[in-house]
Amino acid sequence: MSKPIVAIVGRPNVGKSTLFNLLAGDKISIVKDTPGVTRDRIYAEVNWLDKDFTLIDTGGIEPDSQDIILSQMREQAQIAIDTADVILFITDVRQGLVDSDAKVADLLRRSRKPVLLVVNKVDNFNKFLPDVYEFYNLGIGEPIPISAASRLGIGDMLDEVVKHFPSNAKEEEEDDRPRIAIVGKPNVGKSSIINKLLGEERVIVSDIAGTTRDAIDTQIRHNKKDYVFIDTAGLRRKSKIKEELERYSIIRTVTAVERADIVLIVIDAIEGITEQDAKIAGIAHERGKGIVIVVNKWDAIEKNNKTTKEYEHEVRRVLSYMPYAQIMYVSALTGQRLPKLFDMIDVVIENQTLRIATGVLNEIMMEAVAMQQPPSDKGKRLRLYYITQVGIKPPTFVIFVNDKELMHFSYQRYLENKIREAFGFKGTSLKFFIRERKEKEK
Ligand SMILES: Nc1nc2c(ncn2[C@@H]2O[C@H](COP(=O)(O)OP(=O)(O)OP(=O)(O)O)[C@@H](O)[C@H]2O)c(=O)[nH]1
Ligand SMILES: Nc1nc2c(ncn2[C@@H]2O[C@H](COP(=O)(O)OP(=O)(O)OP(=O)(O)O)[C@@H](O)[C@H]2O)c(=O)[nH]1
Repeated sequence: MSKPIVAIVGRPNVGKSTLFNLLAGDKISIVKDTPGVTRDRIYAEVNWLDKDFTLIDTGGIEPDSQDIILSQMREQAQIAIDTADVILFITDVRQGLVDSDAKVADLLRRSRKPVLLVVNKVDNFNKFLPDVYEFYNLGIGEPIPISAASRLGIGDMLDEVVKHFPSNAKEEEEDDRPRIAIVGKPNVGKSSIINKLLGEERVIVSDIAGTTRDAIDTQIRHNKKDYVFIDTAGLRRKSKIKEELERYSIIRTVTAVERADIVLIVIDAIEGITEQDAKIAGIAHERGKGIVIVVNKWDAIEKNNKTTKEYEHEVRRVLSYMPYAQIMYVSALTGQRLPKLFDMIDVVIENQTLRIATGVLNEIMMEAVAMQQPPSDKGKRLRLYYITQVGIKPPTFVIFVNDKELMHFSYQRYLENKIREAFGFKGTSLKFFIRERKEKEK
């Protein structure tokens, strides 16, 4: 099930970053060992009670002049409206109500998205409460007083946030159409691919069951089966600031990927793979989605019998953290190999939802252990007792061991490779949890 998205909007200096960092804790999104992947605090996974959500900071306003601030705030608000399930509109009790707050509030109100009016810097509830009431004048509901710096009112605010999450679990389960996000840098050919796949049959559905977002999803029927494509193309913002554009493109990618089962990462064959591609791919990898790397514009490059091999080598090098990803070479212009995308999507979906019986898994693990001794430290050797699959999308396993500390990354990767040798799992990452179990329980 896709996680709800909560976006933070507000004027400079009201405390957005402080709140973001507080909520994100140490769970700021960073793909480890992935050069070039974003270390900016743009999005983070947050958990409150039993609910998980993705928090987005639409932020980054340079406070040079009032005009610019207002236009950038509008921009931020629009991004939030486009992508979020719940919007946190942050104001500042010390600065009080200002004109741009009112204008942005109008924009948010018209969007009919759930908006929570948060009044920050209420470091002393008794002292500042009368000032908080002033914010009723914005006409977007009851102000929620918090202090991000002193961690006051945060729990009540989060209770309010999760109340507004769409209760779509049931509908989503009933909708078994594969959902495919097409992501990639500007101009790599995302729209062209969708248009070519659509061909004659143009069915656009804007109201996909189970989502509250008004993003346009496209349904395509192929071999009597329906697929839903989530498009991030053409939604570019006009901002002239490079960082702004990049932030927006990351937010679009995160929100599209969040809703998808499979992600098609489109790369421009003419340009070759770049760090920006790696950044985008990292988002899909982190979230454990099924992945197909689609090298587009294959028609436009000169080829000899080594070209594919060289290309694959380079893609694998830059995206070394996702060796499981499938690669396809296509042309949206000529349509070359595009129909095969559907077969590939089917295979990856199957692998994402594959369940392996516990008995078979344990046989594989024991065999692997017999072939290569587990690591040891200070005379104590890692012992592996038991493995079982606990989830799908991505396939998730729990391994019970005597001592977690002894499980090295390299040994875990060795086990993963053995599992892949046996079952394939092409196109999907695998997730492992290592748990300790007392020896005598064995
Ligand atoms: N008194 C008080 N100060 C706060 C609180 N939260 C944040 N601040 C201060 O307000 C200032 C701005 O906070 P930031 O979190 O950087 O604000 P921002 O909205 O992210 O600002 P921009 O990056 O300019 O958009 C900092 O000096 C914070 O220490 C609070 O709850 N109480
Ligand atoms: N030669 C060649 N050109 C292509 C192919 N696919 C797309 N193009 C061209 O690449 C350019 C960008 O294509 P789009 O489909 O608009 O790219 P996009 O990724 O949707 O771009 P944004 O909307 O900016 O994100 C257009 O000029 C296309 O004609 C292809 O397979 N071969």
